[in-house]
Amino acid sequence: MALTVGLRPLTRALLRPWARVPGAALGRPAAGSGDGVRCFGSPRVLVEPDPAAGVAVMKMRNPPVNSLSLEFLTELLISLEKLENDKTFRGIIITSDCPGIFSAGLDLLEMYGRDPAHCAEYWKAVQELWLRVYLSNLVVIGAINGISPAGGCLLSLSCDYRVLANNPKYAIGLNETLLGIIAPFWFKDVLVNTIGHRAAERALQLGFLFPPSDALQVGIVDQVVPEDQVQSTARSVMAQWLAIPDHARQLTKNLVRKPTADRLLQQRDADIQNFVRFISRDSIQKSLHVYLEKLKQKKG
Ligand SMILES: CCCCCCCCC/C=C/C(=O)SCCNC(=O)CCNC(=O)[C@H](O)C(C)(C)COP(=O)(O)OP(=O)(O)OC[C@H]1O[C@@H](n2cnc3c(N)ncnc32)[C@H](O)[C@@H]1OP(=O)(O)O
Repeated sequence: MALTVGLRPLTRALLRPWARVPGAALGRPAAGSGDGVRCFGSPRVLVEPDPAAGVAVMKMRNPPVNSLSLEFLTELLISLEKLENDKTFRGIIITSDCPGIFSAGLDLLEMYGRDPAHCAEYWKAVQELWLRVYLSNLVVIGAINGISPAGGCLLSLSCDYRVLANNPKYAIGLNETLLGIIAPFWFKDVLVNTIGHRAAERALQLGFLFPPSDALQVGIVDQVVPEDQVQSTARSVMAQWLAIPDHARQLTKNLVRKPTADRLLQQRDADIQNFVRFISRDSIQKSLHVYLEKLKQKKG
């Protein structure tokens, strides 16, 4: 899939040969690679390759909460494209480098007080990340080591398999209604595909954030394990998925997922326009303002 996001100077800058991350510049070998294989990535995305296993661990590190800003989305897209184009890799594990937080979802500051052109560019990048992860030829496993609301949940749902750390704080779900906004149809589709229609209609309307035990029960994650076993479990699961011949698995994945992705692909521009119209409404901007204030007050 070609990278189609219209992210002008930012993308061009990021497409320069991969910036070595500070740890790697100091010669820090990738975890699990005794042969000194180096980490690489970009400022917000640390990639730890394990070429022998054909696996790369992609760590999100956009502190404090891994909110999916335009820059962060761009870096994630570039990392994914790079890994997809490198025949060394057959699978990736997506996880977080921010303690206790997988991803706080879409960056509210990209949607609040912004002009329509910015909102359109942002939404295009959100669509693009979803399509790329959801339709990836690689096996994508989510090692969910923190809370994962809204866009963070969408990212998790787009993986082929989800392992969640067993910590009651690590809730996961599409909580958009709690913010006074709505989950777009393609967020909804992915949730319905995962947990079924009835469970999804309740979860979406009530903005449920499922703690691990409930998340497992409803099927929004596939496995819940002690926090210190999330990465090793993701690795074991990956080995199981990689035991299947790539072409058969990829064609099957496409067969199952393409109809859902096509619903967006057939109306991407209209979806962007709907988003911009919706998010620009005074009432929605007001809801976002109230929610952001609540987040601030929680601190003080
Ligand atoms: C028709 C078409 C229809 C289309 C209709 C539109 C569709 C939109 C779909 C939207 C999808 C989404 O993902 S919307 C995003 C949903 N996300 C959320 O609700 C999560 C909100 N955040 C939280 O609950 C918490 O921050 C949480 C993640 C648990 C971490 O709590 P902590 O106590 O550790 O940290 P906090 O102090 O709260 O946060 C640290 C700082 O990060 C900021 N922050 C937190 N989450 C943020 C976020 N998502 N975006 C930006 N900034 C965020 C806080 O304001 C703080 O900023 P400072 O005070 O400056 O330090």
